[in-house]
Amino acid sequence: MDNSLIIALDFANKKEVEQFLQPFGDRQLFVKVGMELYYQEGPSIIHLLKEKGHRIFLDLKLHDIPNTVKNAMKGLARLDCDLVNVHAAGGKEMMQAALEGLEAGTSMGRKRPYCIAVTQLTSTSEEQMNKEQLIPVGLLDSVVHYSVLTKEAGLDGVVCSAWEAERIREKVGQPFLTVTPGIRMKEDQAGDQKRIATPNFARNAGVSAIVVGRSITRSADPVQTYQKWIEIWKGVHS
Ligand SMILES: O=c1ccn([C@@H]2O[C@H](COP(=O)(O)O)[C@@H](O)[C@H]2O)c(=O)[nH]1
Repeated sequence: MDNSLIIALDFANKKEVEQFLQPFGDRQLFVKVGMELYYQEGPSIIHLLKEKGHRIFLDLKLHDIPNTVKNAMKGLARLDCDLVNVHAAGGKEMMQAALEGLEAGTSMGRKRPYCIAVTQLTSTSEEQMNKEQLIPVGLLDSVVHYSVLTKEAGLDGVVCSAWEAERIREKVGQPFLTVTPGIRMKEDQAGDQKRIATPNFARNAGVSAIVVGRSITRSADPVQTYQKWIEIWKGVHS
C-alpha cells in the first residue's frame, strides 16, 4: 500500500476504461473504482480489472446504519479488492460493523481488504464545513478527530488531504494509512477540489498513497503523464 499512486478511473463505462488502459499494455497499476463506474458496471468491472492484475481501491464510501453497512461490506469482501472505504461521519459503531462484515465475507486463508474512512472530503473547505455541516471547529481538528475515531474503531487508516497527514500521524501513530486525493501539479486546474497539494508536498508530508484522477485520465497522453507523475511522486525529479 505504501507509496502507491492510485489512478481514479472516473469513467462512465467499461468501454471507456478499456480505452484508457489499452495504451498501458501489460503494466499493472493501482486503480480506483468509484461510484460513477461501479454504479454502471457493477462487480463485473472489478472482475475485469482483477483479471488484468491491477490492484483495486473500491471507493464507494459507505455511510448508512451499521447493519446495512455490515451486510454490504460482507458482499463487497467477496470481490477481493485491496482497499475499501466508509465515511467516518457514520460513527464508530458503523465503522466496526463495516469491519465485521468485511471479515465475515473474506474467504478462509485470504487477507481482508484494508478498510479506511473518509474524514472530510477534499472538496470541502473549512468555511463550508462550519456553515453547511455546522461543525464549529477548524477543519484540521475535525479531520484529526475523525482519524482518532477511525483508529478506535479498528480501521486501517483514513482518506484526508495531504495537508492533514502529518498531524494525523502525530496524533494517531503508526501503522495508519493516509490516502490522499486532491493532488495536483502546480499548473493543473483544481476543479471542485478545495484542499489540494502537489505530489512533492504529499511525499514530504509522508502520506501513504496519492489518488490522481483527471490530471492523468483527461490528459492528452495518459501513459506519458502517468510516467511523469510516478517519477515526481517517487522523488526521481523533485
Ligand atoms: O475526499 C475525497 C475522497 C475521494 N475522492 C475521489 O478521488 C478522486 C479524485 O479525482 P481528481 O480528478 O484527481 O480530483 C475522485 O475519484 C474522487 O471521487 C476525492 O477526490 N476526495
